[in-house]
Amino acid sequence: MQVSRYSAPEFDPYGDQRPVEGDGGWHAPVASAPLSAHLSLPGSKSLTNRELVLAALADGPSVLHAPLWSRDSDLMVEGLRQLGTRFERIPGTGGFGDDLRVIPADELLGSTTIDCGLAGTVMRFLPPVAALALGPTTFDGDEAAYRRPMRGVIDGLRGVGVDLDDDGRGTLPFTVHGFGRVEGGELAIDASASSQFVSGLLLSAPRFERGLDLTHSGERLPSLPHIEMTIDALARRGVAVEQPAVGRWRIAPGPIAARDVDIEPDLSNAAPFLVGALVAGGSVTISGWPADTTQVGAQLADLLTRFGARVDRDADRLTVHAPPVAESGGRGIRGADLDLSEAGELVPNLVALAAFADGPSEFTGIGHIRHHETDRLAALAAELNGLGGRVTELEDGLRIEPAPLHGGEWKAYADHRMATTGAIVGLAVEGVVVDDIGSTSKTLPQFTALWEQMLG
Ligand SMILES: O=C(O)C1=C[C@@H](OP(=O)(O)O)[C@@H](O)[C@H](O)C1
Ligand SMILES: C=C(OP(=O)(O)O)C(=O)O
Repeated sequence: MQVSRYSAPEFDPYGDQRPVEGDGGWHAPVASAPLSAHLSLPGSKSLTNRELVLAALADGPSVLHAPLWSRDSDLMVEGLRQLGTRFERIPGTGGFGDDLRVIPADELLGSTTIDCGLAGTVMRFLPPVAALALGPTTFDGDEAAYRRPMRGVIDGLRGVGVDLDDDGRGTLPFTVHGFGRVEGGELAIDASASSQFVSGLLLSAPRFERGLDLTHSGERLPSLPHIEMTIDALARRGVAVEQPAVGRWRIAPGPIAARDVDIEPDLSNAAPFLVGALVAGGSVTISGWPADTTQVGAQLADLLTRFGARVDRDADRLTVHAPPVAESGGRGIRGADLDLSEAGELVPNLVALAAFADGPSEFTGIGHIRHHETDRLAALAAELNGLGGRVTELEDGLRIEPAPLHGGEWKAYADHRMATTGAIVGLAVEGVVVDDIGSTSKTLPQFTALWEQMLG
């Protein structure tokens, strides 16, 4: 059995909500009645980890209200702390742990090794920060992290004058030799494997001596909303990002403003619960849904409609209702053909939904999710087909044909979204056992507690 490596460095924000792990795996509960759940969710991983980096590079202290406390955010805090950033926990208002005051270092210092775990945001956002520090910083991570592409970061930093040691494979581990300054200037990188290459460079770019004029040289650029999120977070701290052409971003050197910021709930982590409403029947309401956001999870409102859901908004609540039961007695979920290149992180949970539709679905534009926590296209096909499903891998996507499913082991591959996908399947199929539900601590340590709350 594969169990994700995790020990919180100095915090224990989870209390008794730590996810259940054990040799026997987690027996996914079956929904015995239609759902009628109201839930609140912890903060967004993508917003928390951007704001942590920007706060650490800012011109004064910032407070993050209702940040995410999870493995990925702990790793980001710990990495920034090792470079000299100071953190103070202050009593929280969000219901999921403390708020956090971030006090930038007078001078960033390297001579350390940073553990990136399996966090894409840590491995792609922190090397440019380490380049601004004085002294060498080695970046390492989980075994699975060695398979995640880092070429855009390695070549990108070299291209703006940073000295870096690596073994030529274009992955972790590697060492950034920081000299306390980065020249910056014009740079072209291929970000078709991950938008995080672009986001990571943009976040530190205002501190580069010549700023940054960055061009994406590859054919495709995935996860555009995440780049928009980076640009928006910079703008709110007084940094203008010019976009003179598609795939080109320009940032002038200058200060990053200190700022107190409210972190929105993680809308991508709303996906398993909202999809759960369609699979189990009934409805699920998420409160704290922002009216205006850069989070890609906001697309769930439209995406789930494509599968037949009815979606209501009432003030800050979003409710997803299952479609009416079909004449055949089926769930009434429709199949959908979707280009999900913008929303790769939603794919695993949507594949579970498509498996219960009354017709086939095809998801395309998602070749890059082979480089997420695991090869998600291969993992989704293997796990669903292992339970009797009919999923075919395409070069850049998946075709999902509904088929009767049976129980069995569901492997998470240390991937939080594979784990939650197994939980969704288990809502409707007796005997699904997720081998590593603890992997949900990557972004949602409260997953099992919230899942039980959803089931009433
Ligand atoms: O910048 C971010 O916060 C993220 C960007 C996306 O990465 P990719 O562009 O590698 O898909 C997304 O899938 C990931 O979950 C979070
Ligand atoms: C791809 C994901 O994570 P990461 O930030 O590690 O890339 C994800 O959360 O789906």
